[in-house]
Amino acid sequence: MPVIRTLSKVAKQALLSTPGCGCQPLTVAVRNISFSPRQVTSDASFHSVSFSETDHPKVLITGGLGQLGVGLAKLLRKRFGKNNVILSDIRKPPSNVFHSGPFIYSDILDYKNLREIVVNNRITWLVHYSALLSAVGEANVALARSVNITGLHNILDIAAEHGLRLFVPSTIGAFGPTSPRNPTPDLCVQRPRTIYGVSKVHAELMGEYYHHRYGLDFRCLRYPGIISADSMPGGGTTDYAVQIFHDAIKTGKFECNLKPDTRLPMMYIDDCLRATLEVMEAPADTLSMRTYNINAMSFTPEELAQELQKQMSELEVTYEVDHVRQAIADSWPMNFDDSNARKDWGWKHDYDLPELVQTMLNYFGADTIVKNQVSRA
Ligand SMILES: NC(=O)c1ccc[n+]([C@@H]2O[C@H](COP(=O)([O-])OP(=O)(O)OC[C@H]3O[C@@H](n4cnc5c(N)ncnc54)[C@H](O)[C@@H]3O)[C@@H](O)[C@H]2O)c1
Ligand SMILES: C[C@@H](O)[C@H](N)C(=O)O
Repeated sequence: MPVIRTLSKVAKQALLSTPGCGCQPLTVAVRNISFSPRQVTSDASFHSVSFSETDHPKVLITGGLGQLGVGLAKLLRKRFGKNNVILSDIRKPPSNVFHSGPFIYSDILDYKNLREIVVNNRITWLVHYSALLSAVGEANVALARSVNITGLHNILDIAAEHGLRLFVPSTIGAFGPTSPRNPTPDLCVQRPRTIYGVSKVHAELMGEYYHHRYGLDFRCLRYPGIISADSMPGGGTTDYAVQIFHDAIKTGKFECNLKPDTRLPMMYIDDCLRATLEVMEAPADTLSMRTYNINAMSFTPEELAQELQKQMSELEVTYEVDHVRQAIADSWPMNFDDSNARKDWGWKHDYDLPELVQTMLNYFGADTIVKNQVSRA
């Protein structure tokens, strides 16, 4: 681990060269050969040297063209101004996204390019969304390891060096078959069996370590499966809960790749994005932890189908189980205990299952649904 080796060497040098014995916490420019120790307060509420609470943050979102990034950029731009939120990815943005605000190419595996973006744009908040999700990760472990672990190291170093407030999402996938599953608390055994889960536990622990060791303002939420209407999921185990809406509306049929009684925690995207903004804005002294579970609802494919069938009585759902996804789902939490988030920074979800289904159907347009049902009849 060259990064860790460099860190410990630089930290040792810094401790030795600090007058008065190293009783003050230090932050160091972790990648630089020359280093610049900074004094930070011992409550670890450290954030950017260039960001004052009265300014708007200057935000960079990595992996921003996935299911969540575009929606988050929209929310943050509403709050902080269009030009204060830069979306980035390695893919070409669709023209509506390209014209909706700043977009930049950024491969998180390219450390120098990342640093250049942060410096040139005076970034103060970094939202790190790039990742390979659970099912895609199992299909390409080497790439998942590289993006989810090596990429994270770049992000952590850049954030520590430039005093950024850093958000990294974790997931229900950070738990495994030996974790308590119903409900799963914040602190318990975490032995996931996917490269995705392993990389997310690694991210949680590294972020918390950098927070305690270097004062990095690291914030992390474990998201449940996220359901959205205007963006498609990127290859996860919970994707069925989005796909069912598209297939129901287009064809009136849905083939589910999980068993009917597979219970997983889920959340509507608006709740997820709002939680992200809320935890990023929470005063540091309200955060008793740096990694929180958040939750909204928990349901099975059968329960979701029944809720949809209340409005689309002709919807036919069949089951063709994908064994890789089923094994993953069977090792994940069934219910998520998010009481610490509710207590510490006032987390509260708005959408339960009925509101979720109604909102998704409204998005696709009640007219289309009725027309499709009639034309199939
Ligand atoms: N969507 C969910 O249900 C969910 C649930 C829990 C946690 N999360 C987490 O939230 C984050 C965002 O999730 P999402 O659903 O939008 O993911 P997604 O798979 O839809 O998007 C990920 C994005 O990362 C980009 N990417 C891949 N390699 C990259 C690289 N080398 N450099 C830069 N970008 C790269 C991809 O192009 C893609 O646009 C992820 O970290 C994910 O683990 C998502
Ligand atoms: C749960 C989450 O991390 C993602 N939707 C996945 O299924 O992989």
